[in-house]
Amino acid sequence: MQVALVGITGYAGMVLYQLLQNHPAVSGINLYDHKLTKASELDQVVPIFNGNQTPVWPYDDDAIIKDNQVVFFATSAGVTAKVAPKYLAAGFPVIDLSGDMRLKNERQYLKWYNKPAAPAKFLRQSHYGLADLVSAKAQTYVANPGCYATATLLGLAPLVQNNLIEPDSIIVDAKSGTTGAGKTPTPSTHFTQVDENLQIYKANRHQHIPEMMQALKRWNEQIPAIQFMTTLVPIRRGIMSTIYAKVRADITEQMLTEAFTQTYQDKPFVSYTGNQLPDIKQTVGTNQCAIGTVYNPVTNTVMVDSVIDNLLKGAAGQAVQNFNQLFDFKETQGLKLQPFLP
Ligand SMILES: NC(=O)C1=CN([C@@H]2O[C@H](COP(=O)(O)OP(=O)(O)OC[C@H]3O[C@@H](n4cnc5c(N)ncnc54)[C@H](OP(=O)(O)O)[C@@H]3O)[C@@H](O)[C@H]2O)C=CC1
Ligand SMILES: CC(=O)N[C@@H](CCC(=O)OP(=O)(O)O)C(=O)O
Repeated sequence: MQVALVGITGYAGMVLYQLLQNHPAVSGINLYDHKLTKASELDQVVPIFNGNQTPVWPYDDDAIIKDNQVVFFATSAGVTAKVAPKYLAAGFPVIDLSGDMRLKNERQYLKWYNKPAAPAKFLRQSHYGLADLVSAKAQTYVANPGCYATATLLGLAPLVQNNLIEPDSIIVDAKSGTTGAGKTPTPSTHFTQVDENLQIYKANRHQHIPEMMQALKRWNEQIPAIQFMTTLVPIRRGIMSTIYAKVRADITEQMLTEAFTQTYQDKPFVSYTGNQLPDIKQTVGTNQCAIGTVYNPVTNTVMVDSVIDNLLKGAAGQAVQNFNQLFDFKETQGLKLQPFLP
């Protein structure tokens, strides 16, 4: 299959390119970049791909649709809100790693991303591809979930779908490495500021809050809100989402663990580790989400520890998982990855 990739100069795009190069169903990859006016060689555009002279083409929707069977967008917010209607109108398959087509409500997108949304008619047609819980098979436009949203929703799903917790008691303390912020340095991602430091950011205004609420409400309409906080930690890759919730009066610890076991027993990319709490390094380099839980009878609180690699399960890995589902390939194809060691 011939695939297109837009965003090769970004972190998620680079990692996605590496995955697609090793995917058995991918026969060719056309790379496109919006800044080019004529074709260039990859190692001229992204020097880290030293010696790779694959052409990178100027961005052109018509050429993408004519010369490929699917396109991956690993682009900044605001790009696909503009171009998605063209692909949807043509019925051309898209896997979009950005947040542009995740929210169904135009006003919510404007509020949380501070950019104009795609028209509601097109937002309604996109599929929210939380790949471990819903299949993208035969969809046209897949909105790949956000990195924090992936770790947090996979950690919450067994509790919320089975109505095991008090709906208004969810508190999430999520931590991310710096690659989550993309390649463009800012004062808070500068080495001097990140190293030996922890920084809480976007307090109560993180753009994944509406995305998570949209999914949680679908699972259980009683969830009124979540308290969600994000911290930048001095690592390159990885997210740990630490989730707390009050357990409902009639629910036992065994019922909690059974819900996690049942939800994830057939899922190749989610490992439920029970009381063995996973750390970030277990998943970095892989498409896995590892989830552990601990129940505290004193406070009647369950703590869920959900970890992922933000660039794989949180972006490029889940995009390939969605690609496999979309075209009915084996779900694990191209994703048999080992954690980075030591
Ligand atoms: N990093 C992560 O862990 C995750 C990222 N995401 C999302 O995936 C997307 C990519 O993230 P990431 O790789 O980190 O971001 P980067 O900032 O590292 O890269 C952004 C990419 O978008 C391209 N781009 C910017 N503006 C345009 C435009 N107008 N038209 C076409 N391409 C454009 C850039 O090209 P150029 O360099 O030429 O400007 C670059 O290739 C973002 O939407 C991000 O929110 C989602 C989950 C996790
Ligand atoms: C560390 C860091 O800054 N992480 C980014 C990750 C968000 C992201 O990439 O998601 P979208 O696709 O929804 O923009 C953030 O918190 O905004």
